[in-house]
Amino acid sequence: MVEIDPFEMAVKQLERAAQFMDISEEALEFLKKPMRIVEVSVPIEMDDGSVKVFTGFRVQHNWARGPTKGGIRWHPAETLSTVKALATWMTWKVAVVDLPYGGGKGGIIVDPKKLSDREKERLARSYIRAIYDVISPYTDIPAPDVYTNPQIMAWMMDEYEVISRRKVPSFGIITGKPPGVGGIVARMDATARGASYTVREAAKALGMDLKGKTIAIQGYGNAGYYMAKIMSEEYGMKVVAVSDSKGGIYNPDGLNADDVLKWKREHGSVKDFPGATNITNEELLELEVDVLAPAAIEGVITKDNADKVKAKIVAELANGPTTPEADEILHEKGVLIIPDFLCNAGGVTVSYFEWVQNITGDYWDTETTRAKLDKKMTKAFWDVYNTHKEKGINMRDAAYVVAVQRVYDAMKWRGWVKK
Ligand SMILES: NC(=O)C1=CN([C@@H]2O[C@H](COP(=O)(O)OP(=O)(O)OC[C@H]3O[C@@H](n4cnc5c(N)ncnc54)[C@H](OP(=O)(O)O)[C@@H]3O)[C@@H](O)[C@H]2O)C=CC1
Ligand SMILES: O=C(O)CCC(=O)C(=O)O
Repeated sequence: MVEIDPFEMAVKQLERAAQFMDISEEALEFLKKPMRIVEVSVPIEMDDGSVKVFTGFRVQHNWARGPTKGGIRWHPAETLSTVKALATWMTWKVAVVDLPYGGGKGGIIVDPKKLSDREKERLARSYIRAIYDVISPYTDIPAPDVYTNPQIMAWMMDEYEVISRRKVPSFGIITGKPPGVGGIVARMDATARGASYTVREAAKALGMDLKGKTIAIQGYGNAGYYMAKIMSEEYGMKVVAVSDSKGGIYNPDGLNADDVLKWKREHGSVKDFPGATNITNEELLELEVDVLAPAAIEGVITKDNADKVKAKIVAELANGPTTPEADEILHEKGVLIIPDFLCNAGGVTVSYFEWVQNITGDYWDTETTRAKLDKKMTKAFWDVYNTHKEKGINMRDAAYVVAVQRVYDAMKWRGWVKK
């Protein structure tokens, strides 16, 4: 699905945005490379008594603005290039919402659907033992991402405590934990909720009333399911299509988010949901809808299908769903893209709130957390949108200009680059 290597794509996006900024060549070269790349062997005992060794990564792209932060993915198609790209995008993500963090990401090449719960726990613990020396509540703070979840975060946090022999502030080693072991209730739907605020603001910018408008969502995991639920229940939008790795479903009269989730849990996929027509993931992207929300994997909107996208707003909940060639095509068609590292920054923003609570011991209620998230996301949206209008550049370039400038300034203050 991905047309170009993900890390090449991340570098290409940076180089392109640099044309619209006054940034030195030395700073640009610095930003094109992660500051630290760790590759580890992650051995575990399988339930049948055999030992399997998985390959894991942790990449810390840039820590000029603070400790690195970013999720851990467990995916059979994980590559070092993907993790490097995702760590780079994290640097821009935390900068665009102005969090005191740098960007990082981790991954293990594994198909978690083939592991038992006991094997998953051993894998989580073994990975923490392998990367222990490069993480801490004050240097690099992981979190969930594709195919990892609060339970896995809890095992990882527990292993960290076992090794460090400390209770405080070990909660702050990882975010996205279950509530009750230092987690924050508002993290579960934070990525989608943050995205919903950016869609709300984008609709304002376009003079569009979201009520009754249609949305198609690719991916029905954490980001996709909550996006369906929030946009239908809180904004009155009609969710006409959703999908997962096995395929998608379409119903022009709208789908109920919870009924689809129940069906997926019982049948292993959204496919064959009663009353809906099965469609492919490719068809979903080309539907006649007002908002399209890719919320699964990278590289799905390419030069081959961008021209067929009919949505007025593309809300990128997934990281890297649109290739640079597709970007230009969408921009020329007048589609308003809410770029990934802006659109999906709600997850890491609430992770930041969780970490602040863990290291200060001051815990807030859900309403307070959501109000703070709304403020952060709304400001970030308008910082980017206004840059897009003022400079006459597309939304992705504008998001880069805002974020890269903040990281560049921090690098200059630290004396890492002279100009
Ligand atoms: N969760 C978070 O806080 C954040 C997530 N993101 C990004 O959002 C995206 C989704 O993450 P998240 O929801 O957490 O992940 P989950 O693991 O919860 O869900 C992933 C979803 O994507 C589907 N999927 C996997 N491969 C494909 C494919 N080839 N085609 C279509 N669908 C596919 C999965 O299908 P199936 O159910 O069949 O396995 C699943 O429904 C990722 O790009 C992630 O990096 C970004 C910021 C924060
Ligand atoms: O919650 C976090 O710290 C990071 C989430 C993440 O990996 C992402 O935003 O892509």
